[in-house]
Amino acid sequence: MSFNDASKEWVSLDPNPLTRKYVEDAAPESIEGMFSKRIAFGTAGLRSKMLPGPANMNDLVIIQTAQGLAEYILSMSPPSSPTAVVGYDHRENPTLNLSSEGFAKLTKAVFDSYGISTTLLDGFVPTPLVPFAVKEQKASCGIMVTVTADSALTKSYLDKYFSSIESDLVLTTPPTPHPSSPLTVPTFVYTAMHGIGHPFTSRSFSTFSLPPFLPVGIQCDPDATFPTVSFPNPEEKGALDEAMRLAEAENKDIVLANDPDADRLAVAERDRTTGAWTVFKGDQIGVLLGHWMWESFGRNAPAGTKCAMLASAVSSKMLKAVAEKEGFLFEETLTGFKWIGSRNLELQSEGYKVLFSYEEAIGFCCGDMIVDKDGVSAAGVFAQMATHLYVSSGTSVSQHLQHLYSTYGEFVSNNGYFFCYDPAIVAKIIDGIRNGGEYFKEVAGYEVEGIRDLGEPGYDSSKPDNKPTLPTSASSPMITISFTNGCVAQFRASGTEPKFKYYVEMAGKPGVPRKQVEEELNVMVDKLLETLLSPSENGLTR
Ligand SMILES: O=P(O)(O)OC[C@H]1O[C@@H](O)[C@H](O)[C@@H](O)[C@@H]1O
Repeated sequence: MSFNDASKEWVSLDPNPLTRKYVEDAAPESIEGMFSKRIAFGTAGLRSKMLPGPANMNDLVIIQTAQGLAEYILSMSPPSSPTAVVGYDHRENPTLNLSSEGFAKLTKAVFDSYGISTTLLDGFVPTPLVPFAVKEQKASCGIMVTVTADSALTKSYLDKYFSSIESDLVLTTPPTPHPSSPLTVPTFVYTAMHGIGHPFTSRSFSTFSLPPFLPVGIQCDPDATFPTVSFPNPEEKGALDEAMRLAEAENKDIVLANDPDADRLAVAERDRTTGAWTVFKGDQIGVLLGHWMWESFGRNAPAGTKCAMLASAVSSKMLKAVAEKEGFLFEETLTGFKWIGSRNLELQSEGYKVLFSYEEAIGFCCGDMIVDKDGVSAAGVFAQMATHLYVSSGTSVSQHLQHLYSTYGEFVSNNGYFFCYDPAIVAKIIDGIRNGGEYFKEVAGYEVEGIRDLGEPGYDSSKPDNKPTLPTSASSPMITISFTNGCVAQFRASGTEPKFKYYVEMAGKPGVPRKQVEEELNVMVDKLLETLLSPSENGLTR
């Protein structure tokens, strides 16, 4: 369909007078991009700007999506019983009268018209409350439109959610003070990053019987303009600055940060002697929490308990090394909790106790009370772990991490991304790495041990039939190259943003100091990126 026809059809269907007028008044060349493609379900849902057109988030896209989803649910569920839960956060574009709340209400209206009985959680809620309510209600589906909950319904789910955290994740025995422990109880600063996390993570702390944290006041309340951060993602450089400044001024040990819808968690720790900060990477938080869940709930589980942990394929393989040494099942899945959560449910139905799952993009799921990432419970578990480490072992979290490295291996990762706005360039790079199906035997002088290509038709040199076990996809391919020196390099386009991502990890050899592994890896990453991605030729920008 031509742009003209597409935009006319859009205007005839769009119920929102402001987005209709936007399209009618705009110069065609300024809005053509909004009609160039249809928004698709990526790694973690539908994600785009709140603007008109099928490529963006707006009332018409929400109505159409809800219709499609409703038809799918009806095709899957017995006709008499389908139910759904819908939650929303504080984001909005007031100029166009578009908001998370409005999208949530439209979704409910569409579902109701299909006879799907839909619970709309009142008030801003953290994303993890939606999967929790889905499980409680045995609903067919949950939808979160991604912040203070005060209505009686929402309140009852919150009460049950925090009781589940208490029964599943809170250790009842307090830490036993180390005889010569130099460290006292750690203290915390918390930021909600202008999102909805504050009341919930505060309650998580009290559920774990922890003393209250010090909140970053200016970032505590929901504010859809995110005034004090350049990008409201705790992984981005500078996002924790405000919290770290407060911790320094008030002499606190650890910064905890939720992302705005509180399903993810970032952590930084300040050395009590030097004042130097360690900002933990997602993989480091993952292995710390995974190991803690094993020590707290796995190691002494009743005889016969089959324990398991999961991580996305692009996450560190250190948790796998922990699993191999400690004797529990570890499996990897594709990126995103849609994959991790589904595998979690399958493992539960096979009789496994899934103690922990995570993805390097700071998404953590402690226990199996929900099968989705949860920054609220993860913040409580992390703070409880830190308290036990400081008090019982006399070690900081950073020191404990060094101990884990010396026990399970010096895993060093170097992950990053380039902005890449043209899908044709992504396809060209992936084709180049594939080398016409004649995969490289060496890259930039490093000998290749094996290749896994999760594009179509799929290839895995480590399998006798060369068929990968993870699902393949033509539209979101991922290539993994394992090198004989212990390095694993993975390449894929982001499923949420215009980025080409790389994830490179080196499993250090015994006796080789961590610093040396880091230096060798940095050199290798530069060479691999230059050879396989040709950044300047392909116009890739950092
Ligand atoms: O690598 P992608 O596809 O951009 O996704 C990265 C992550 O993006 C985060 O924003 C999502 O919450 C995660 O679930 C997701 O894995």
